[in-house]
Amino acid sequence: MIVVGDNHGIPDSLIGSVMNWLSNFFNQSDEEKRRYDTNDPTDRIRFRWGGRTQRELLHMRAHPTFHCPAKPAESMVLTGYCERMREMGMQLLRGISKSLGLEECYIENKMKLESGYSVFGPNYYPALSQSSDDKNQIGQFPHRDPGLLVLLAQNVGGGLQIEHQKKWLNADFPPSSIFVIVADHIEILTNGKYKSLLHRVALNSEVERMSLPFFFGPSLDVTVKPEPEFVDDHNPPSYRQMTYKAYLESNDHHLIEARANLNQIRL
Ligand SMILES: O=C(O)CCC(=O)C(=O)O
Ligand SMILES: [Fe+2]
Repeated sequence: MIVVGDNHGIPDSLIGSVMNWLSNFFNQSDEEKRRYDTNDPTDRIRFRWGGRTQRELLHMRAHPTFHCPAKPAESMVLTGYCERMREMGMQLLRGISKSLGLEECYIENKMKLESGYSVFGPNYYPALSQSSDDKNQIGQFPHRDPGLLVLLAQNVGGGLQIEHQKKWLNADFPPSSIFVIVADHIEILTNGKYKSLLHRVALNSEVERMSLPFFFGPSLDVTVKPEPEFVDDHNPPSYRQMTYKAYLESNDHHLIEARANLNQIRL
C-alpha cells in the first residue's frame, strides 16, 4: 500500500468537480438511478445498491473506451479525472517495476497498459445513524480488488480499514490525498512478492461519505501469470494463469463489476 500525499498534482478543483457531479448523481431519485441498474452483458455503466450494506455504487468503464452517464459538457470533468488517475497509476507502476530491479516499463509492457482495462467505481455510503443498533454497520465487507492498483480519493476521511498482521487498521488519510491499494494482479505477476491488500469499509459515523476508486488493470486479453523473474526451484508458481477477462468473468460476474477471485486461483 502506498499513500500519495497532496503533492499528486491533481487540482483540488478537478477532484471537487467530480465529487459535485457524483453527489448530484447519488442524490437523484431511485427511479432515475435504476436506469443504470440493468443486467445487460454489454453494460459499460452500472449502478447498484450494495446488497447487505447500505452502499450505493456506480461503475463506469474508463479505458480503453470511456463511458459515463453525464451530459457531454460534464463528462469532460470525469474523463479528465480518469486520465489523471491513469497517468498516476502508470508512474507508480514504473516505480514498482524499478523497485523489483526490473526495467521501468516492465509491468507496463507485460500488462499491455496502452489498452489496459480500467473501471472508475465511486461508492456512496450514508452516515451511520445514532441508534446503537447500527454500531456495527459496515460499508463493505473484507475484500481484495482485481487489477494492478486501485487509486482512491474520498470526500471525507474515516471509513477505510486495511488488514495488517491479522489486525484491522484505520487508513486515515485526508481528502486531499490519494490512497493507493496494491491489487490482485501485482500479487499474481510477482508470484506473491507484493501482496494484494485486504480491506473493508466501516460507515463513517458522522457524515455521508463518497469514495472514488479507480481500478487500474491489465489489458483484457493479457494472460496474467507469475513471471519467470519471480519463479525458481524454491518459489514455484503460486497462481494459475488466466486472462484478465476470464478472471473478471469468473463466477458469472460481469466485467464492469471488477470483482476479485484470488483465492480460487491459488495453487
Ligand atoms: O470506500 C473505500 O474507502 C474503499 C472502496 C473499495 O474498497 C472498493 O470500492 O473496492
Ligand atoms: Fe476495494
